[in-house]
Amino acid sequence: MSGARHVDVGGAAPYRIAIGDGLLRDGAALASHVRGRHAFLVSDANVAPLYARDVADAIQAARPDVRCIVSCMPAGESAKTLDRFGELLRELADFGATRDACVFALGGGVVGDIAGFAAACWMRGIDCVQLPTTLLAMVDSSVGGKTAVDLPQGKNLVGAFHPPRAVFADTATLRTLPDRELRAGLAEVVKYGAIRDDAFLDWLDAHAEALLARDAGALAEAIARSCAHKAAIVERDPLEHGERALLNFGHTFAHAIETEQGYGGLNHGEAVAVGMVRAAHLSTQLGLADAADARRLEALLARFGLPVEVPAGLAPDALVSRMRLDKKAAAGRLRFVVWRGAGRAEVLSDVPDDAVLAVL
Ligand SMILES: NC(=O)c1ccc[n+]([C@@H]2O[C@H](COP(=O)([O-])OP(=O)(O)OC[C@H]3O[C@@H](n4cnc5c(N)ncnc54)[C@H](O)[C@@H]3O)[C@@H](O)[C@H]2O)c1
Ligand SMILES: O=C(O)C(=O)C[C@@H](O)[C@H](O)[C@H](O)COP(=O)(O)O
Ligand SMILES: [Zn+2]
Repeated sequence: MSGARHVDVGGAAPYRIAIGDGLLRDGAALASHVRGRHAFLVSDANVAPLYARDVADAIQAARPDVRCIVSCMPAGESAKTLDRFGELLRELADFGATRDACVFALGGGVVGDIAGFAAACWMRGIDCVQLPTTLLAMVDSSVGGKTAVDLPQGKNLVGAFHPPRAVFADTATLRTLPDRELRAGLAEVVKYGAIRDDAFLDWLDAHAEALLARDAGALAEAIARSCAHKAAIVERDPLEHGERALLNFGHTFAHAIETEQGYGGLNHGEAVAVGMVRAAHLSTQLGLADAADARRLEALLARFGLPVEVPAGLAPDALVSRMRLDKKAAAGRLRFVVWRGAGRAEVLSDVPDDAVLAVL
């Protein structure tokens, strides 16, 4: 447990992101965020058998006065539902969790989003500590306080902003992460380069093999740089009144695809890869950026083994209909995150449907 790196997220409710190997073994550090006597550890069917008992025991050993229980939910996007959210609230009630209870979200973005939402709602808001175990959760979902569940009609339609008290990204957990999920996380890493850091895209290209081979140094660097980008944005615009929308690059397309596939097709990172390439082509189509920029992004994502085409069988007009419930839409009009080339993203209103259909 040596050489942990830290990224601080400022703003009205500041917190620290710790990134390092073995952080989940530090029961005292985890337990220091429990103000009361209840620690509610949420995990999923893949992650819990690997890590939950050890984490709960570490918290318990550091704080014998705290009761720590483990709640294990089914794995995957299809479990990020209102029903499962209700189940978590009922478990909190049975546990007798008081307002000073702390929810620990141990898993990927699905666990982070739903456990964070339960923490946001239980007794109108209790503490939440994010313990991300996927690359995607380490670089994105554990940071910034967006929590949510999906509806059949659309992704993340019910949720709240509820920043965590702390984030512990234990990079040792990435050793058990399936390859497909590692690649999915790389899509959101690429996103930071695409929206605000051209040089980061070059770095990712140069370190692609090391990242895919799970080189510890390369992964820690990618996580720290990604978290620094996200922190810089969310501390200035925590509630997405402005620049935070840039973090949605590719997501209008991605969410439409995920919803249309019933949350059982592409995973979120894969859909974001497809979506970012569509957003880049849309920018070219609208005369905002060179086609070469889109080709460069596409090549990098393909190098990471990510899909770049809309899956066969999804009708373009059905996807555009799904986009009507995108949370960036306003006054009945869609808004897209487009770019003027690598590192220069912006939000654009009034994009004609024809232009969107053309890139689908
Ligand atoms: N709140 C935000 O700001 C934000 C940002 C990005 C994504 N998200 C959300 O995050 C979700 C996607 O998160 P994800 O990609 O982490 O998916 P996920 O949570 O479904 O995890 C992916 C898979 O990996 C398994 N897994 C997790 N950690 C593991 C480990 N260390 N070893 C072995 N298996 C492991 C999980 O059980 C699951 O099967 C989506 O719902 C997306 O909407 C939210
Ligand atoms: O933190 C943000 O802001 C993001 O947009 C990060 C996205 O990667 C993430 O997928 C987020 O959950 C999307 O939010 P939504 O508001 O479009 O549902
Ligand atoms: Zn995302």
